[in-house]
Amino acid sequence: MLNARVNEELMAAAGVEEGDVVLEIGPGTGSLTAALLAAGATVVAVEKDKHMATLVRDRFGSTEQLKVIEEDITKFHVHSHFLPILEEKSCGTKKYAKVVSNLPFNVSTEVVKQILPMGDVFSVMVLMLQDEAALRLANASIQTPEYRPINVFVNFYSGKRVFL
Ligand SMILES: C[S@@+](CC[C@H](N)C(=O)[O-])C[C@H]1O[C@@H](n2cnc3c(N)ncnc32)[C@H](O)[C@@H]1O
Repeated sequence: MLNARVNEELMAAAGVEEGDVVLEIGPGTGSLTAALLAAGATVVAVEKDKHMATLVRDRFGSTEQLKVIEEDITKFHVHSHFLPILEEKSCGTKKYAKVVSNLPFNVSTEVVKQILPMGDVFSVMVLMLQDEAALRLANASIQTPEYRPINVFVNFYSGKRVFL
């Protein structure tokens, strides 16, 4: 479970504010979800595990501010879920959603590949990753032996920042 300070740091990095629409991947017991809801965001939480999804639904009860979707994020059709919500919230001007997540380690590269190109839906993506994964994805440069196609991809699609 994340502590409150880390949740606040994730939300501050994403500039989460009232009225935002946020994709949270793997809410677990819902500690980050609680902080996002308290900040006034509408949260779409995608949770693969049936029991954790039920736990989060039970924890927050029925509220328009939270939609828990029991699905594997790597199979989740982001556009069909987010575009209607964003349209509803946009009031005539284009609105973008944000991704804020303490990401399950095993899907980090896949999620980056899946979501980074969605600049039509998301304006910012803040992911908590293990140090090793964060540095591998964001800090490898063309001068280092660790430089891989995923780094070209990340450099192309983002202005990345690593907070340690
Ligand atoms: C790192 S924890 C998240 C902890 C949570 N943010 C918290 O503060 O307590 C991982 C969560 O991601 C979920 N998860 C793992 N793989 C997933 C996937 N492919 N799609 C969606 N959720 C996934 C797990 O079931 C678990 O609840």
